[in-house]
Amino acid sequence: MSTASGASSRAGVEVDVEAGDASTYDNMGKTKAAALAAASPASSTSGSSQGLRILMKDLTYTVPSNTKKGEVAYLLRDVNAFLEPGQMTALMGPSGSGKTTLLDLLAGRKTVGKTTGHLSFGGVSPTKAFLRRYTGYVEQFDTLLGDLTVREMLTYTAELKRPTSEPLKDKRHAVDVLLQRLALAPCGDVRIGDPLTKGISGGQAKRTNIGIALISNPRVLFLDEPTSGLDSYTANEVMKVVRGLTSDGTTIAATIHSPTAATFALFDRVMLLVRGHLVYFGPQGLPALEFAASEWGPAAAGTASELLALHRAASTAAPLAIEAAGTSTTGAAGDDDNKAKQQKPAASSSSLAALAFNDAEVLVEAVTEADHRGEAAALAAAYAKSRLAQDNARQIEMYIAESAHGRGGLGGAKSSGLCRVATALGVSKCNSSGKVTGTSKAADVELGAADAASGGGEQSQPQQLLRQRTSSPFAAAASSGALSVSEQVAKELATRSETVTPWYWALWTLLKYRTSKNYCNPGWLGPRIGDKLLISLIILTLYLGIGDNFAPDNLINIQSSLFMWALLPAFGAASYVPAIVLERRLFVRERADGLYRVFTYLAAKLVEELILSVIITLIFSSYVFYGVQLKGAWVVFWLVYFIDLSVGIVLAYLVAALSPNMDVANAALPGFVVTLLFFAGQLMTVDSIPPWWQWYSRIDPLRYAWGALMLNQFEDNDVIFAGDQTILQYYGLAGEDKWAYIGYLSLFWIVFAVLALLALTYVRHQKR
Ligand SMILES: Nc1ncnc2c1ncn2[C@@H]1O[C@H](COP(=O)(O)OP(=O)(O)OP(=O)(O)O)[C@@H](O)[C@H]1O
Repeated sequence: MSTASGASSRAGVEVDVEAGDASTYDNMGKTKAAALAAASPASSTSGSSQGLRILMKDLTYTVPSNTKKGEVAYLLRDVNAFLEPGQMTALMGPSGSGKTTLLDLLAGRKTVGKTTGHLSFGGVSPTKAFLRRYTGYVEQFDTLLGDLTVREMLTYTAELKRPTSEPLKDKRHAVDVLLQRLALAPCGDVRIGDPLTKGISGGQAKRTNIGIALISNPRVLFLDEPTSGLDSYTANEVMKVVRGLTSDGTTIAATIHSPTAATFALFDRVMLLVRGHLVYFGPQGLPALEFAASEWGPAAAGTASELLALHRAASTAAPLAIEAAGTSTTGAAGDDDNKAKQQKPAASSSSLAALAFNDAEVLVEAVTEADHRGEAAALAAAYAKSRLAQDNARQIEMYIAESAHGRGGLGGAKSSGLCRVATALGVSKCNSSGKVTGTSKAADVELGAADAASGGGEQSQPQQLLRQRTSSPFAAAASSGALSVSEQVAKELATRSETVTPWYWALWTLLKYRTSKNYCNPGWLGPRIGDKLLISLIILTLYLGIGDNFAPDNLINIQSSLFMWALLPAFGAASYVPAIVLERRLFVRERADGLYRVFTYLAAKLVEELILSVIITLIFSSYVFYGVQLKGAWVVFWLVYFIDLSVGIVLAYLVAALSPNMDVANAALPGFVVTLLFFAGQLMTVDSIPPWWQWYSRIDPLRYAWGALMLNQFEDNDVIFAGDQTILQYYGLAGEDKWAYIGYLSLFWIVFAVLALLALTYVRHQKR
């Protein structure tokens, strides 16, 4: 295990504060860079990634206000920032400041609202397909499959998110590496569980979610509160794993509330938001505090100034602290602040105070207090006027110009796109004709950018520090990045396919991991089999042996037994609703991650249900048909039951997809089924239904299911039933064709399945 980055970087901070000039920032940069390098695991899960520069210029996001009718609420205002490949940026601010909103916007996960301004990935406006396939997003809440073990969950995701050409054993190896890195190996084979059946712990679930995002080795990684619910040691360990990805150039942005000092030290930059305003974008740590104290104005910077003074006072014992901290640099990588303190009994209380100083807390506290005083806009204005903001703005302009340059004056569209992407990535150079001529270090690009921006003149201190810190781990990766890597990126940016794997692969994977578990799960099987078993046994025993008795007083019994048989699947459809409603969060997340298409998901669900339905309908229809001694063909009796059940399943999916929650679905489905009873032709004959309701009778699937069963039973035994009418005449079925009825019934399956597909695709219950 490597060095305790938090402790050693604290020492570096103290020296810088004491010295208080530009070189101290450089020292700090070096110290921190060394700590980061030490803290970073060697590489990502497999192979090398290549990050993309994300540019935001005047990025503004509005939604219809839920407090003032008819007005819009500005959730983000004129955000100007950039996320560099190989760097980790913290999105911070008080609760409700817009951190998650910004993360969602960058990751293309906003479903409502209006966005204006510039947002590009690698110089290109990102498509949904690109964001799904090549970025990772760790949500705040857990979206896991409770029946799978941690290892299975990661392998399942690997099979859906990594190329099909990669052998399964390599995917398994990548999963093993991740399990080790995320300290999940001890619980790798533990079932994840759900709120009712305890499985892994909350912290393990959080790490599994992070593993899911990491398994595809994404170019860009977004994390929403990745450390919430974790103890400080685990939080730091997890963030070190995440930090390790920057060595491959991955671009990382994470919202984070209250990181420990050690965790905060792992970040390169901070974006501080208050009420949707950007109030600071620059290096993390002391430079941010110095900025706050000097630029936010006396009132707004009150907290920061006070705490900065406190920090300076605490730093008077800096040399002692450094000495003490130096002894800890050989400690374990996971040492948190407490451990660091325990290892320094000789340090004075003031040096301990300095070591415990948490820049992140101070910053957030300062802006929260300012926000409470109603000074959010004042902070934003102060930042906008600052040298740092102007440096940042120039840098953004320069990056945008670089992208445009890459696009201009090129011979062919392909080389144009390639050059544009390669330039924007900061890994390649283009000649005047727009051809990619070679590779350059990201650091070179950034230094060049800064020089160009300032005309080679002076820069703000935070900007200078950034030059020191510029993606050193990534620079190595970038310098070795061949042209082919950029070609690959250009291809990815142009992708139109929203999934990595083809539909048949995804279908097979869903069946392999999910269906195999469901088929062994009594909680899943019970509701699907139990009601049909019970009612089929009741029909069997209640109508035992009456099916071949065509005496007038028995005909009513036969037709009602057939009606109940046709009705059973419609009521039983309720058991298929939870499969869609309760899984919605997981489905939305997996879709947003580009794991499969809606069609594939629905197809997998249907295959899973239909295989089981074939088996149970064969069994139940056999003993009912022969036990009741019905007439006609058994195969028709079974086929009608099977198709009827299948219609019930897709109807349940449609209702579930349209319902925002279980309560609505539970009310809607039985309500709809009851309306079908009235118009099926059994409670009231079809001829008696008033003309204004005839249309509904024609689109009632029950009418065709029961009609086909009646025709099968009576077409060769159409005996007198009422007056001089035969039973088929009485019910308006004389002369009808049972196969046509089976065909109509099948049409309902097709219509409901298509409507369910459309509803799953376009009806959004999760608005964000
Ligand atoms: N329709 C709306 N009208 C007005 N305000 C809204 C609307 N939708 C969201 N908001 C506000 O936008 C803000 C942004 O929320 P967001 O979840 O991005 O904040 P956050 O910084 O991530 O908070 P937390 O740290 O608590 O997760 C919140 O203050 C929320 O109340």
